[in-house]
Amino acid sequence: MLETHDLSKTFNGLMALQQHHLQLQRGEIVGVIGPNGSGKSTLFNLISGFLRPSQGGVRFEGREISRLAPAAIARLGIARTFQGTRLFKNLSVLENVRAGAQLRYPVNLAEVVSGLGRAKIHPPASEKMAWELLEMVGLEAVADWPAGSLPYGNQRRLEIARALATAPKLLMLDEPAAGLDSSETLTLLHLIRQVRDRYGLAVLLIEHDMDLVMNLCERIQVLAYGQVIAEGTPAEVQSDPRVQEAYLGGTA
Ligand SMILES: Nc1ncnc2c1ncn2[C@@H]1O[C@H](COP(=O)(O)OP(=O)(O)OP(=O)(O)O)[C@@H](O)[C@H]1O
Repeated sequence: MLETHDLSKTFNGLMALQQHHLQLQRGEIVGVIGPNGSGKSTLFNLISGFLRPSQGGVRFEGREISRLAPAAIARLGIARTFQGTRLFKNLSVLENVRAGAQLRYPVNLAEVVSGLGRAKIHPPASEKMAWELLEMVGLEAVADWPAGSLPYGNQRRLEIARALATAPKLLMLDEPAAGLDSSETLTLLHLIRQVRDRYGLAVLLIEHDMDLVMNLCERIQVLAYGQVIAEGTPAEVQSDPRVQEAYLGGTA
C-alpha cells in the first residue's frame, strides 16, 4: 500500500535520508528506529507531505504522492500524529474527535467551533463514530472535559482517536510513547493492536521506547545517518551486530 523508492532528502549538503526503501502492506505494524538524527522525522515528513524529496518518491496505493500537499495526502487516507500533542486544548474531548474528521481539510479552530466556513462544507465526524472511537481509547467518561485538562497519557490516546476520525488507511505515529510511564505504554500497545485489528489499517511508527517497538511491531527498520542499516523481525534486528553498533553508547 505504501512504498518509498530511492527516497532521499538533503539539507544544505547534509544527507538526512539516503535512498530509502520501505514497503508497507495493509494490516502491518512496522516500526522505524534509529539513534537521534538518523532521519526518522525526515522520513515521516516526506511521507506526509511536509517535506519535498531531493530525489526518489513515495507511492501510496500505486499513486505517486511525494509532490502533493499534506492536506491532499491526508485526504488519500494517511493520518499522522506529531511529537507532543496538537489537540484543541479548550475544546472538549468529544469535540476534538469530531473535529478530527475535518483535519483532512484545511479548516481552522474558529471554523471548527462555529461550524461555518470550510467546516460547513466538510462536516465533523458523526457523533456515533466519535463515541465509538472514544470508547476504544477508553475516554468516554471524560468526553465533556476540555482536552487540555486530561493527563498527558490520555491526551496521547485522544490524539490517536482524533487521527482515526479521518478513517485513514495508514496511521503514522510519531513517538507515541514519549512521556508515558510503563503502564500507559502497555495500554497504548494494546490500543494500537486493537485499532489495527478493528480497522485493518497499516501502522507506521517512530519510537525510542524499545519495549514498545519490540513487543508491538511485526517488522522493524533501523536507520543510522540517514541510511537503512537493518530490517527484519524484532528478534532479527535485536541480534544484528550493525544495530548494536549503531546504538553503542546511544539511547537504546
Ligand atoms: N529542516 C532541517 N534543516 C536542516 N537540517 C535538518 C532539518 N531537519 C532535519 N535535519 C537534519 O537531518 C538529520 C536527520 O534528522 P531527523 O530529525 O530526521 O532525525 P531523527 O532520527 O528524527 O532524530 P530524533 O530521534 O532526534 O527525532 C539530522 O542531522 C538533522 O539535524
